[in-house]
Amino acid sequence: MSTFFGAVADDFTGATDLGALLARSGVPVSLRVGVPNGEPEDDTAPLEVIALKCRTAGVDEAVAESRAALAWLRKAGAQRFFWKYCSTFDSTASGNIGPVAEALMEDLSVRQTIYCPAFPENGRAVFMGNLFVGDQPLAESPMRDHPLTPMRDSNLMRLLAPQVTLPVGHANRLVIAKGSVALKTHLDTLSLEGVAHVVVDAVGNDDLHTIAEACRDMTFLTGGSALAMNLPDLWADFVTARADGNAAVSQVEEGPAIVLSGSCSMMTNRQVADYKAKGHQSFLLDPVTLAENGSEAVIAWLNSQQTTASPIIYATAEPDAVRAAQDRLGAEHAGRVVEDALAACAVVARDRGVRRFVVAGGETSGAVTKALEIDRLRIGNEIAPGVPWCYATSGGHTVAITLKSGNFGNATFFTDALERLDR
Ligand SMILES: Nc1ncnc2c1ncn2[C@@H]1O[C@H](COP(=O)(O)OP(=O)(O)O)[C@@H](O)[C@H]1O
Ligand SMILES: O=C(O)[C@@H](O)C(=O)COP(=O)(O)O
Repeated sequence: MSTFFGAVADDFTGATDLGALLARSGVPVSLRVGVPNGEPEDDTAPLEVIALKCRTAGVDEAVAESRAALAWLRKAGAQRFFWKYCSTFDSTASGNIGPVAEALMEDLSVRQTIYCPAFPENGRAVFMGNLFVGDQPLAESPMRDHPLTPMRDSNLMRLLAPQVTLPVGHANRLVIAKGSVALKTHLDTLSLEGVAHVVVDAVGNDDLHTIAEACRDMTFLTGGSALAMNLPDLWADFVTARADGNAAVSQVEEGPAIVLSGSCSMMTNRQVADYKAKGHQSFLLDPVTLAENGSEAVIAWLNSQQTTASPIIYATAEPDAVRAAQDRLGAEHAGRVVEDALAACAVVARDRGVRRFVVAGGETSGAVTKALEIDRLRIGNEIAPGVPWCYATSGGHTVAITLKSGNFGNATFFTDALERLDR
């Protein structure tokens, strides 16, 4: 099957989110973890997504990995490209959203791209260049206290400008309201003025449709998963393979389950509390203890549990506790010891027969997926918007795994996930 669309995602939850929204079109999607070794083979899908773990990596590393992913996608035959980042525009002050976009633009010889992280089904809207999370501007939302990428400005042009070398512009909601032709004209005008990076407003799904229509012929787009959702339908002339209207794989996967949570988002805090309140055995990881004593205690605890009881291991904590751990260890070290511990637990759990993994947090998902040596994910049905069950091979076993973005799902997500796995 020849590839038409190739996407690079900056984290693993983001990649499965994108995979799920593309799969809604019914066009087959393939999700690869990391840049594949070797040349593309005959098994490529019309829509290919490569998951990287580069959101918080150094700029040089993120750029190099993304370029390698792009090169692989081009070899697979892709003609349209997408850079997927978080619907809350998570990035450090220096990157990596802008630097990766500019590097990929250079490799593809394109003069202009757009930036639209809006995801209305999950309450993310861009209005007059400002990103909203529900009713709150990004910088007043809980993203203000993210452990690794605290977002302290809501204005996307201001966030992007220091990350790029070429001019940043804007297509506001009034332009979008005039329709796709008006947007296209506006983008062309900006391009003549030398504007390479255009933040585009979108409040609802209709806006995203207008944007997709206007930009369907652009070689390279950047944004959240919802921007990409409408593209496969608009490319019907090029993307013909469909799986009876639903590309999501439906698969029976039984066996014990575990919940591993390293996200500290407000929603994940609620999800952990809900799951514990339902009586599941739980182990709270403390970064300072992990830094001093390693993962032995949690692994001993895990080995003492009946895995059939679907236990939860979590480091999820409120902002004050996260800050206290970071003050002691530094943000990066605190994050890493937690990720390492959860990754080690995933391997122990798998070796004890666990076959269903619910993982919360983007960086956490990257660490767990890598430890499980998963190199490809088949996208299954969505549990919540942007959070599908996925199927993979790990250690010679088929496993079901869901990678939940910190902010996605409702309070009962963990039990919803276990109940809604096709069985
Ligand atoms: N109690 C804690 N103190 C400090 N850092 C933590 C704590 N718990 C988790 N972390 C780290 O916070 C980061 C959360 O990021 P991530 O997994 O991407 O979640 P999200 O999807 O909510 O952004 C991870 O690096 C994780 O290891
Ligand atoms: O776009 C989104 O919000 C998600 O797909 C995403 O990238 C999630 O990142 P995390 O919140 O770090 O899991």
